[in-house]
Amino acid sequence: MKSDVKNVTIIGSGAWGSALATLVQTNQHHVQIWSRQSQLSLAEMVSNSDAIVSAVSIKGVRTIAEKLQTAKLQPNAVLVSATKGLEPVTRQTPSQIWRSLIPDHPLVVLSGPNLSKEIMMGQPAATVVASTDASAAQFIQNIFASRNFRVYTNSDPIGVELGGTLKNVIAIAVGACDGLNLGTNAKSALITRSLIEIIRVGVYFGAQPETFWGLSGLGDLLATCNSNLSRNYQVGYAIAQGKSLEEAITNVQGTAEGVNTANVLIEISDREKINVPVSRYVYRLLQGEITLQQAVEGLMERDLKPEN
Ligand SMILES: NC(=O)c1ccc[n+]([C@@H]2O[C@H](COP(=O)([O-])OP(=O)(O)OC[C@H]3O[C@@H](n4cnc5c(N)ncnc54)[C@H](OP(=O)(O)O)[C@@H]3O)[C@@H](O)[C@H]2O)c1
Ligand SMILES: O=P(O)(O)OC[C@H](O)CO
Repeated sequence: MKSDVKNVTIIGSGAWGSALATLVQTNQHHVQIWSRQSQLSLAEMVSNSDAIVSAVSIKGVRTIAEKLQTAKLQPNAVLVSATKGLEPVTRQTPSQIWRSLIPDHPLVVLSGPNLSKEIMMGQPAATVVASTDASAAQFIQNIFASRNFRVYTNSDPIGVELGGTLKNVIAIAVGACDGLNLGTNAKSALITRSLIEIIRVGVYFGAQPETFWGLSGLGDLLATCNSNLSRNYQVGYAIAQGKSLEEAITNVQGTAEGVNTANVLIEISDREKINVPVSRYVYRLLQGEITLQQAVEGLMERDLKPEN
């Protein structure tokens, strides 16, 4: 084995965990995937890992982090969070959960416009690895970067994480907009105005506004709102086709985090008085409080105001 070969454990054998494992393998690192079906315990699997990448959906993050809390890790092992979601009840982001449970290891957030099916097909893509520990971010950059996967570092992990998380709610709105054939002007307005509300929430969490203009913000918003590979977009599109939320979720392959994120986001924005009109209409639609037609009318008929 070459001396620069790293041992990487990916936690989660879903679509994203599998794609990330393929990227690590491309660079000839030693990679293993842990899932809840694995024979080895998580503690056994991570004992020799230089990097531990969590790619589970938000509902699994705390359980996994608690398992790792009691495991013996390599002293310099770097944790990577690749989940895009918000935890109900605590309203924490995945990196906040990791930081609170395992404070002694460097933590990197990996997020960007990364539809896993395209990555699995070897199509070019870019992503961001963000940490307050620059050397940890560079370490993870080198593990993942390859000819088809360009990796940028960033020092605003919460901003990078929230760009990926909050765009899922907007992708539901845009999927519905496309499902209703409302046109390119409507879609463009929806995406652009949504970015403003994502930034408002980001600033509340302590993120830097400019982070949202980058790959993990605008970049991921554009990818997710323009692709029917996105599960969140598919949910919105299906609702516009007359499907119930339950039917829409059942027909999607894998996790559409935006449904849960909308609930948590509205709790936060109610409490903190953050104006998030598009996300609020998505929430009300998913709750069955309004029809899609009422959501469109409601968004268009709000009080007139300056753009900024
Ligand atoms: N797919 C993408 O294109 C993509 C890209 C970037 C980010 N993401 C994000 O990555 C996360 C996973 O997405 P995915 O596409 O891989 O979803 P997925 O295909 O539906 O897989 C779900 C993953 O979450 C894990 N999981 C679910 N419930 C769990 C629980 N209660 N305890 C522990 N683990 C649990 C599963 O673990 P097991 O393997 O043990 O079953 C599986 O690895 C999401 O936050 C998503 O937003 C996805
Ligand atoms: O399939 P989605 O909607 O979860 O989106 C996947 C990724 O987050 C796109 O970057």
